[in-house]
This record gives sequence, C-alpha cells and structure tokens, in this order.
Amino acid sequence: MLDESVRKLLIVEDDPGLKTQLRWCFQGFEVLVAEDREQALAQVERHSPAIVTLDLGLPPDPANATEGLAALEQILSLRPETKVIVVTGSDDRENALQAIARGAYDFYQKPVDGDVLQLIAERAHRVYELEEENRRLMRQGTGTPLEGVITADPQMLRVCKTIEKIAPVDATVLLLGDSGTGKEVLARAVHQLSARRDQRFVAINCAAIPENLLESELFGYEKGAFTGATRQTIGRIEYAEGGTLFLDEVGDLPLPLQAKLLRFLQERVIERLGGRGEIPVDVRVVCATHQKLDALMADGRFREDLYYRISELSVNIPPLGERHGDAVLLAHHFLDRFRRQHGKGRSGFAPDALAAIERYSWPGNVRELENIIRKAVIMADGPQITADDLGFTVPESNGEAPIKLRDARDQAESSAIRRALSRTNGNIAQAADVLGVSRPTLYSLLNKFGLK
Ligand SMILES: Nc1ncnc2c1ncn2[C@@H]1O[C@H](COP(=O)(O)OP(=O)(O)OP(=O)(O)O)[C@@H](O)[C@H]1O
Repeated sequence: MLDESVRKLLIVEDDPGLKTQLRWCFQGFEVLVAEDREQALAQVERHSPAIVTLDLGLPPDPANATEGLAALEQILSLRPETKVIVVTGSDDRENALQAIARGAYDFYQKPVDGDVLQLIAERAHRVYELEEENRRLMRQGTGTPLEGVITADPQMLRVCKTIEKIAPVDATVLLLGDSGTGKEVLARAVHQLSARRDQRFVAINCAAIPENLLESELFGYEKGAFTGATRQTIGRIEYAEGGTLFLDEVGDLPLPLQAKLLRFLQERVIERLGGRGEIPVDVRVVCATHQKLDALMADGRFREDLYYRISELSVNIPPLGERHGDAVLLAHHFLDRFRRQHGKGRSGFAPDALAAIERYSWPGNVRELENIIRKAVIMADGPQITADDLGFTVPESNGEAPIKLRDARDQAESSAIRRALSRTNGNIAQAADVLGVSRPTLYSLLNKFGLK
C-alpha cells in the first residue's frame, strides 16, 4: 500500500469562499490549490497529485466550461494516471458528461457536501493505488524470468520456475492447457532458455493442417513421391535440425502419424515420403494440447506409448480465470502495447472496465483478452477505455467498482497483498517491505483476508 501521509490532492477553484470550504473537506490528504489552468498544470507537474478536483468554470471565462475542459485534457496528457473529479454547477450536467467522456474519473455537482466529496476522493484514491500497484509490478517485470510471459499469479510463477528448470534438459516437454493460455509462449521460452536458442524454433499446428498434407509437412518428400511432388522438399522436423520443434495440438495427430512420430522420437531418424534412406535429425521436441489425453487414450484415439514418450516432462498451465490478478495485469500490458502500435493516446481503463476485467471468467483465456483490448484501443470514443468499449457483459454484476468504501478498500488491499506475495514468492518480510507496512500489520491483514 502507498504511504497514506503523502496522498496528494489538488483543488482547482477560483472562488475564494469555495476554495476555503473545499480545503476542509479532505481528511488524510495533503491539499494543494490552484486558481486557474496555468497554476493547475504547474502544480500537477511539480507535485503529481493522485487526485484533482477541478471546477469547470475557470477564469478568464468562469461562466463557460471551455477553460475547465481544456485544463482537464492537459492534466490527463501530462499525467494520464491522475484521477480528476470535475466539479460543476447544479444545472451543468451536460458539461459534466463531456468531462467524463474526455477522461475525468467522476463528477460532482454543487452545492458542496464535504462528506460526499471526501467519499468520492477516497474511492478515486483506491483506484489510483490499485493502478499504481499494477504499473509498479509491470515495471519490475512482475517477477517472471521468462521472456514474453506476464504474470503475478503464484500458480503461473511456479509454471515459469518449472520451465526454467526443464528448459536446459534436452528432454521432450508436454504443455497442457486450454486454448489461448500461452502454450506457444512457454514453448518459445523453453527454446530460449536451452542451449538450442541460436538455432531454429519451428512450430507446427497439427490441428490446422489437413490430414493428407500433415505427413509430408512433417517428414518432407522426395521428387516424384506423389503426383505434384516436382522437387525434393524437407519437412518441418528436418527444418528444425539443431533447434526446437513445437508440435501444437498433438492430441489431434491422426493415429498413423502418431506411429511415425513415435518412431522418430525413439530412433531420432526420419524417412521422407518416397525416400529410401533414414536421415538422422537432432531436434528438441515440445508438444502441446488442450485435449484431455487420458480420455483420448481410453477411447483408443491416442497411443499410450506415444503419450509416455512425449510426457517425459509435463507442465499444466492454469486457465486465465484461475490466475489471481493476471487479467488486469495483462490488460495493462496489452493496452500499453496496442496504444503504441496504433498511435492512440488512451489514458487507461475506467474503473468499471477494470472491475469487468477482474470479474469476467475469460473462457478464451489470454488470447481473448488480447483481442478485446486491441479492439477497445482502436474503437473507444473517449481517452479512457470503459466497460462498454470492452464489449462484453459480466453476469451478476452492474459493472461498477464496489460503492461501499470499506468493500473497495478491502478489495484493493487484498489484491495488492496477493500481488506482493506472488512477487516476493511468499516471503512475508519482503512482501511487507514492498507494501510499505510492518510485518505484524501484514500478518493481521493476511488473517483478515484469509490469505495464507
Ligand atoms: N503470460 C502471458 N503474457 C503475455 N502474453 C501472453 C501470455 N500468455 C499468452 N500471451 C499471448 O496470448 C496469445 C495466445 O497465446 P499462445 O498462442 O501462446 O496460446 P496457446 O495456448 O498456444 O493457444 P492455442 O492453444 O490456441 O494455440 C499470444 O498472442 C501470446 O503472445
């Protein structure tokens, strides 16, 4: 958790009476003030306040929202993570909505009620803290040693550790996990962390190639082997010589090819179609499937002897829905990537979007999340990505962050603690350090949230 004593809040208000009144609203914040756009930007640049309350009617044209809306845009482009709460006149709903569309976190209509404003500021700060925690974990590489793998989930971190251990051993690896869980990413990591890293990584999806072509694709063929075989062609196995061959969806391999693959794994030689000699090939094989191989074996659709051969080392990859905190972490990662790729200045996710991402079950796993964020980055109307932009609904929820302050705080705290623990591999002293609390405090929070 961030140090509460340095929670900074900037009030942008030109009316001296209101300014004084607002100053007294916010307990537990270091309050800064500004009277116009220029001063506001200077304060944001200098102090980076987490929260800004912004009166839309600013000089030189206090009767109009133009200056306030311009200030809002400049604040967000200077520091997109700032949570701006727009303060408007009682009959100025239209400008308030415009401000939200341009990235304001929330709006508040006068007359000022100190308790309500304090509550809104507290909620905004919790969201700010959560996002800050996410950004920090991402900056630190989230503790995963594997290239291209983003995770803070303890189960996935264990998977990464396993991959690290088995990569240098030249044994066949079987990766088991649902579609889109990152099997290919992990297969590449196996290759990268092995002595074969400077050779080829060759991937072939056994389910994507028609059965009659798969054999020649894998083993290659000699000229004249079949009609249309006008020249000698080497197969994917041979092409991977010295490197790693990734056989994706190995569960979909037809039985006759299973026998051929088994022979290759036993003898380490191949025969091209129409060929007369055996060719020795030195490749590391990594297989993957989303299928339940034991069920396929019971049905006689997968050879048991091949199963034992390919599962010398097998790794189970958990679905995204079971990984704590990973959906939001990955969402930020993809947002960063796609806004650079597509040159879009999205400032982040609106709270309802983050809540929806956290609660969704992700049947299509990381691939689904990646596609949804790509589309939202391209299609969103405002600077922030909202739950609407994500285009999916979360059952049994209204898509909003918890409204009760205590619930919001509990959710934010337990999520930050989980992340800190996974980041430090369950080391309490280090986790307490990361969170900026004492060890006894962390123990009591662990008790409170039933975390082990
Ligand atoms: N932990 C992760 N961190 C970052 N990106 C990831 C992670 N896991 C998956 N991805 C990305 O998600 C997409 C799907 O991953 P990948 O292709 O490895 O899944 P898969 O399990 O092999 O899917 P399939 O079974 O459908 O082939 C890829 O674009 C990949 O880069």
